[in-house]
Amino acid sequence: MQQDAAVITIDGPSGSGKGTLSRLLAQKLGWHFLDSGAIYRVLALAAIHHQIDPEDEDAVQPLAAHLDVQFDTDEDGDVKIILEGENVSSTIRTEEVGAVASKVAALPRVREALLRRQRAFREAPGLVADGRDMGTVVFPQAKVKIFLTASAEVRAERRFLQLKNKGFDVKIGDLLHDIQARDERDTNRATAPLVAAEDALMLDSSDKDITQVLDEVYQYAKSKL
Ligand SMILES: Nc1ncnc2c1ncn2[C@@H]1O[C@H](COP(=O)(O)OP(=O)(O)OP(=O)(O)O)[C@@H](O)[C@H]1O
Ligand SMILES: Nc1ccn([C@H]2C[C@H](O)[C@@H](COP(=O)(O)O)O2)c(=O)n1
Repeated sequence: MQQDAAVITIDGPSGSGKGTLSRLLAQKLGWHFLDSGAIYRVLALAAIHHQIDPEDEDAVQPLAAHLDVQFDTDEDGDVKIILEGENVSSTIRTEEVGAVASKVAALPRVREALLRRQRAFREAPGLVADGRDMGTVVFPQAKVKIFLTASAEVRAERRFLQLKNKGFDVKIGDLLHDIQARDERDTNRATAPLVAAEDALMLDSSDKDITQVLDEVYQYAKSKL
C-alpha cells in the first residue's frame, strides 16, 4: 500500500452505476481500481461452497481472514477473479450471490478482517475505489468522494437489461424486490452502513447516461486533485 497515493471513492446502492463509472474513470486516469463488492461476493461464494451459514459471524470471520482469492488483470484491463483456484468472475455476479454478500457484509468482524486487503489496492499513481463504505471507513482521507444514486425503479430497469443481455430469464418485479431488500440491509446495518460521507458529492444518475456521469465526475475530480 502507498499511503500517499491519491484515492477517489465512489459509493452508492446496488445498480446505481458505480462499478461502471469507477472502471471508466480509472481507465481515463490510468489509475488502479478496487471493486470492493467483488470481495464480499467472493466471500459469499466461499461460504456457499463450504456450506457456512452467512449470518454465523464465528464461522464467516476465519473464512474472510484466510480468503484464498486473486484478482488477475490482463493487458486489456479485464479482471479475472480466482477463488481457491477456480475462475469465479461470472458466478459471483448473480443476484443470489449478491444477496448472500449483503448478509456476510453485515458482520462487524468480517468487515474488519477485509479492511487490510482493500487498503492494499492503494498504489501510485492513484486508486478509484467502488463500494458502500469506501469514503466513510476504508479511505476516509480520500481527496474526492462521490455518492452515486438512482431511483430503485431505474436501477431495477438497468439490472433487467444487463441480465437480459446476458441471456438470463428475469422478471423486473423480482429484481426491484431484491434491490429494495438489499438497500434495506446495507443501509440499516450497525457497522459501516451504506451512507454518504459528509464531504461526498451527491450525484443522482436516474436521468443521466453513463457518459454524462463520467464527464461530471471527471471534471469534479480534476478540480479537487
Ligand atoms: N447512468 C447510466 N445510465 C444507464 N445505464 C447505466 C448507467 N450507469 C450504469 N448503467 C448500467 O446499469 C447496470 C448496473 O451498473 P453497475 O453494475 O455499474 O452498478 P453498480 O452500482 O456497480 O451495482 P452493484 O453494486 O450491484 O455491483 C449496468 O448494465 C450498467 O451498464
Ligand atoms: N464496500 C462494500 C461493498 C459491498 N458490500 C456488500 C453490500 C452489497 O450488497 C454486497 C455486494 O456488493 P456489489 O457487488 O453489489 O457492489 O456487498 C459492502 O457491504 N461494502
